[in-house]
Amino acid sequence: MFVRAYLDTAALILDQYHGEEPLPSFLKKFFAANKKFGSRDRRQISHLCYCYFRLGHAMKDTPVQERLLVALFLCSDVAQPVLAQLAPEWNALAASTLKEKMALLAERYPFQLEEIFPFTHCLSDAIEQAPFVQSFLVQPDTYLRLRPGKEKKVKAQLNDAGIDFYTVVPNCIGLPPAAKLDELLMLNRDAVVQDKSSQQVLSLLEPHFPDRKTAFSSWDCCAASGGKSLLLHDLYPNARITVSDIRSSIIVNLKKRFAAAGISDYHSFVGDIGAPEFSCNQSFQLVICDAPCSGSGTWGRTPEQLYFFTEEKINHYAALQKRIAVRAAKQVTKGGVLLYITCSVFKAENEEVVAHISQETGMQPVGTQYFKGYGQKADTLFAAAFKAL
Ligand SMILES: C[S@@+](CC[C@H](N)C(=O)[O-])C[C@H]1O[C@@H](n2cnc3c(N)ncnc32)[C@H](O)[C@@H]1O
Repeated sequence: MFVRAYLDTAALILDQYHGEEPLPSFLKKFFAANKKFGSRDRRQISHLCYCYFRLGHAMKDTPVQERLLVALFLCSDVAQPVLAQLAPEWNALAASTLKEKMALLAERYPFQLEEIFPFTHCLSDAIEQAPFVQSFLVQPDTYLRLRPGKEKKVKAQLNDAGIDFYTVVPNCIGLPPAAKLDELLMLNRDAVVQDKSSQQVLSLLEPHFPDRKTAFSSWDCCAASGGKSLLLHDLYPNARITVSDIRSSIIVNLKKRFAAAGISDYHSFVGDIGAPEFSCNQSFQLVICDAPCSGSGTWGRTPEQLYFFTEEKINHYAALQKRIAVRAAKQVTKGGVLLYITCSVFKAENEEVVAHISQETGMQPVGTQYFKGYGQKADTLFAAAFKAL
């Protein structure tokens, strides 16, 4: 297929896609309905679409095909077939620094990198603006958490399959994003796909639960498919786990995942923690509240969300988070811990929710931390631990 056709097809997709569903599922449906594209074509066209969204809110008025080429140039560090044919002078500079590339573009496209992310005034003071904004131009890596006792086995399987990886810490490895892992590994049983920042987030529990063998009760009240509780189980095998979520479908996924992981002794229920009528007659030594959020710390993986995001959504999430977190805090036993988590970089979803929790419950934060993944091909998460006195 000619590269011009790649550009035309990407432009067609971008014309039809308005962000209502995740980009991967839209692309899947598009290619299922348009069978003429081979796997190489699909890869190239999808890559172009992703690059387009990585440019965020910059150059939004530029014609789509021109914007696609600029985006591809800025997001590439090696030569690209599309650039080779359509912009050879840029292709020759694919490995140049971002500064050099921007200098080259300046005459024809006088935009600033800050325009990629127009919400910097909402960022937490802890986030360094320039590196954070520039991180959108780089696709994050995939990370695996190797489950206890499975480290050697998984690394050997990857080596045997010729898949390159690097070790972050002994039980965390990073891989290029395209690696096909589900066909190779026993996912969830031996290794869990989990971002490296997400793998660190329960470290705030260490001062409160110093003995890994301690038995304590925990409730993951926004569990989704259970990533945090799976991690909790591996760190604290004697934790008595309860999980819940507002969506019954995701609890079905959680059950399958826990079964694959060999976890059978847990309780689960479906519940809307934000509803006034929510009631729970149990209390827990640990409540994990991994709240619904903008996801702005993970938009490097889903740049279409950056592109379609509007600022008023921050207030919507902050209000929801305050309601859920205050309700969740009520279920913590005296001396127990509430761990509030988001994958957001916005002050209103993090520091301001922490202040609200303190004000409404009297609980004080005993540890807060950003787990910064920007500039390291990973996500950024926020966590705050509160102790119930
Ligand atoms: C950030 S995700 C949780 C991710 C999960 N802890 C993990 O590690 O994979 C937030 C979850 O909160 C759930 N949620 C949203 N509103 C809720 C509510 N009112 N009550 C309970 N769960 C809610 C969503 O369905 C979503 O699965």
